[in-house]
Amino acid sequence: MPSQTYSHDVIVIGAGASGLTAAGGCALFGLKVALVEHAAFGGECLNHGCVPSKALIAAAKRAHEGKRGARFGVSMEGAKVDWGGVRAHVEASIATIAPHDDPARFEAMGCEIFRGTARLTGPRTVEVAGQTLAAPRIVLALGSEPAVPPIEGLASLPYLTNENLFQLDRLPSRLIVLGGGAVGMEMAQAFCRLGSEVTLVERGEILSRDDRESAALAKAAMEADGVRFVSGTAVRAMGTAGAIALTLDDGAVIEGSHVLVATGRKARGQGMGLEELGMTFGSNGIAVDARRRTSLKHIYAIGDCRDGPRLTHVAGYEGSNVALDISLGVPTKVDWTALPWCTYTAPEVGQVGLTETEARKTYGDKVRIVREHFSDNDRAVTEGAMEGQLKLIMKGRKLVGASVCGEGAGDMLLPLAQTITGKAGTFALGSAVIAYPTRGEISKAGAFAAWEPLVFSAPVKRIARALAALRRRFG
Ligand SMILES: Cc1cc2nc3c(=O)[nH]c(=O)nc-3n(C[C@H](O)[C@H](O)[C@H](O)COP(=O)(O)OP(=O)(O)OC[C@H]3O[C@@H](n4cnc5c(N)ncnc54)[C@H](O)[C@@H]3O)c2cc1C
Ligand SMILES: NC(=O)c1ccc[n+]([C@@H]2O[C@H](COP(=O)([O-])OP(=O)(O)OC[C@H]3O[C@@H](n4cnc5c(N)ncnc54)[C@H](O)[C@@H]3O)[C@@H](O)[C@H]2O)c1
Repeated sequence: MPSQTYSHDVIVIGAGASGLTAAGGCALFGLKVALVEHAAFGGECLNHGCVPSKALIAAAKRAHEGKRGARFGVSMEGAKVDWGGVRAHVEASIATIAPHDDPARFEAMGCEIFRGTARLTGPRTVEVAGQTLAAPRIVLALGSEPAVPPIEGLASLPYLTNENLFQLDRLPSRLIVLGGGAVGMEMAQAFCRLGSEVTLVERGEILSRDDRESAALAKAAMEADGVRFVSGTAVRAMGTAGAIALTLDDGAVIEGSHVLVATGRKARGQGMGLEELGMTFGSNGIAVDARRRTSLKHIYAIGDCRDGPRLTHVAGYEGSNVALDISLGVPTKVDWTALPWCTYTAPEVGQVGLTETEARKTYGDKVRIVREHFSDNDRAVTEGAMEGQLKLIMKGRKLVGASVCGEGAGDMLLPLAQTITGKAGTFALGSAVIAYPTRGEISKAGAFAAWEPLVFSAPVKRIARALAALRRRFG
């Protein structure tokens, strides 16, 4: 296509975490960017995902404290949950963060915004609201939607997903949560703490991508809160609004007033002209290479719509990678060596790099595990939050992964990620001077434990004894 027929340098479709980062980055580098969105700016994370769910979890934490009775000499007697107030907090959190993702901010950066549903009409042309845009590079940042399993009768029931959960007009009295991934676990505990009777149904393992010891600790804490866990696959749903019965594959029947379907995500990208262009799809999303290029190399796919990890920080990382790739021609590949994620249950379940199981598959007997317990950390003791552990997964003294379960686990991941990538070493982490009392000391102690046998080894002791002997003799 001759250059004068291009309306833009790049067209970005989707204004969620991935698309906003890609579009903003390209615009800041001076490219002429078209940004297309047919719903609310901010996408899933801001409107139906991370932000409302974390706001709900914060309200649930307060409710839980209230219910626990007197602790540390302080009683919160008479604490009450007002669902209207909880929703107001959720909405205020979204509204406070929304300016960050506001169309005006991206216009100010230099993006031209188009409202409507985009469709590819050719390898370099996009149609939106009756207009045809053309660019030599296109970025698909389309996101994903709830994957609803084929459960007989479910479609005729008013079931919940993350897309309508945060608009409920009252707290569900008996909530069935289908799926024990991050969404199911976080929401099951939050609603239980807010006062719903909650049953979580999982067909396989809860938090299946996480360390088994961490997942077991989180499950035990949730059971202590009152969440009931049931193993099985839902096969049939019956009832009406407010009275729902799910039948599992073993015949068990679970009853509730509401059902939340949290059984994973389905990547978007169907029916917008990609198949007609011959684009290749993976098992759940557009197939991409390490630079996030699709089978049509001038079209990139980033964030939830491509096959791969689905997290906001991953969406942002891929958005900035393709902005560099497109704007400066720097081939920027993704690197998952120190990919972190955290599930915000109480206790939180954080992971970075390899789990023990993955490390053993790669490194076999060379894997060494160091555990540090939160109960040995003074800050955790003074705050009465002693459940949890840090598990460092090492090959020799090189950190290859870390699993943390405990209060503030997510905030502990940064130095561990830097240590895995080699930007710091376990010795640097283990010998750092850090503020007391903080949970950072747990990571420091774990990293130092890797060096302890060497630091206090026989040769080093011999040096110390020789020095002591000299000192006794000569002063
Ligand atoms: C309940 C919940 C909680 C979560 N919590 C966390 C968390 O704590 N931490 C974390 O890291 N991740 C979390 N996630 C995951 C995170 O929300 C997603 O990984 C992230 O938002 C994906 O961003 P994205 O840009 O790929 O997609 P999206 O944010 O979905 O953006 C895609 C955009 O594209 C638009 N679009 C699609 N097709 C078209 C079209 N044809 N034309 C025009 N526009 C189009 C959509 O309207 C949408 O706005 C959570 C997810 C859920 C469901
Ligand atoms: N804190 C976070 O970072 C966070 C929070 C929420 C969501 N997310 C992201 O959002 C995405 C979606 O999360 P999710 O929890 O919906 O998906 P998921 O894939 O993590 O978990 C879905 C679970 O549902 C189970 N399941 C599927 N069908 C079932 C059936 N018929 N009966 C019983 N169980 C069934 C699966 O075995 C699986 O364990 C994930 O990619 C996750 O990374 C992240």
